[in-house]
Amino acid sequence: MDIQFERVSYTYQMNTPFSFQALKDINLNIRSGEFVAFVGHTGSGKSTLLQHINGLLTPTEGTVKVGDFHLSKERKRQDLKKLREKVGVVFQYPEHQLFEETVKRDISFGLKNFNVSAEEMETRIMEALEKVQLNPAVLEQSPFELSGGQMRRVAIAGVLAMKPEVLILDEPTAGLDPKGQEDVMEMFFDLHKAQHMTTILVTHQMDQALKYADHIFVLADGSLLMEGTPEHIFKQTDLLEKANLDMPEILTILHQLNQKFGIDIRYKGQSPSVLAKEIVAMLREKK
Ligand SMILES: Nc1ncnc2c1ncn2[C@@H]1O[C@H](COP(=O)(O)OP(=O)(O)OP(=O)(O)O)[C@@H](O)[C@H]1O
Repeated sequence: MDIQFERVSYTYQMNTPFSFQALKDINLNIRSGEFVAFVGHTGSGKSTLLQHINGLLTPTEGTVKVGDFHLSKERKRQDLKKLREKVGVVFQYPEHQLFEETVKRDISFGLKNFNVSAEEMETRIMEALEKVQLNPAVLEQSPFELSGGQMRRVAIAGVLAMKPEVLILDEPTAGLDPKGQEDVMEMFFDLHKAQHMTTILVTHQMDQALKYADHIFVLADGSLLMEGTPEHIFKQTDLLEKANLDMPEILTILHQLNQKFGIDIRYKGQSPSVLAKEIVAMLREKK
């Protein structure tokens, strides 16, 4: 399913003294099967934008097209169940949404809203468990007996069990240690490769965007500041500055990359575009 935003704006609490325009005239395209990343400083509108893709929010201006679904203020009242079945969202700290007595019941919770036979349900649960690399022995355990990392995998399994065509990941590695972050990102990347699932990652970590995404969108104050391949984004350092990613931050990223991926690029006064090329080449090699 291709995704298009056509002149999309969104204002919270429209027509009240508290109204706030969180998205401003956004135009973008995400092609079916792509891995894209949204980066931007806090409050730039990333979460607001994501919530338009599964119809949690409807644009106050413009149209969001997700496959055959067209969402606009003129078409507010439509059945979004089919859309939500196709667009899975892993929210921030998804483990906070676990509440059932057993892992199995938690994974199957979302499926119960969709007409899935008991047999199909079992198959989907086992497949989802395998995708998140959890042992079937956990199925009858309470999710609250598991580690934080395992709980997150259970929550993710619940989303994958729906077999979404589009997977939205809102800061999926928040709060995990560096090893846990890498494991989770590699898991999503493998799933993306194996199933050609459109994957939309929201992250504060530019290194993740650079490593995994085919295409990066940079948001600033509700507007799309720039977009392009990782190579392209890294060359636009003047624009990156506006997105609060300036040279010191690029150097911080470099440091993180050195530490996390053993990428050894030293800053020796090379220009940002040379630096960018070196970083991207190294990341590609590792991928
Ligand atoms: N319910 C709401 N009512 C009014 N304003 C809101 C509401 N939700 C978000 N906002 C505002 O909209 C802007 C964009 O918020 P959003 O959560 O989309 O940003 P974000 O880029 O996802 O931030 P973060 O990285 O911190 O999650 C922010 O200024 C925020 O304060």
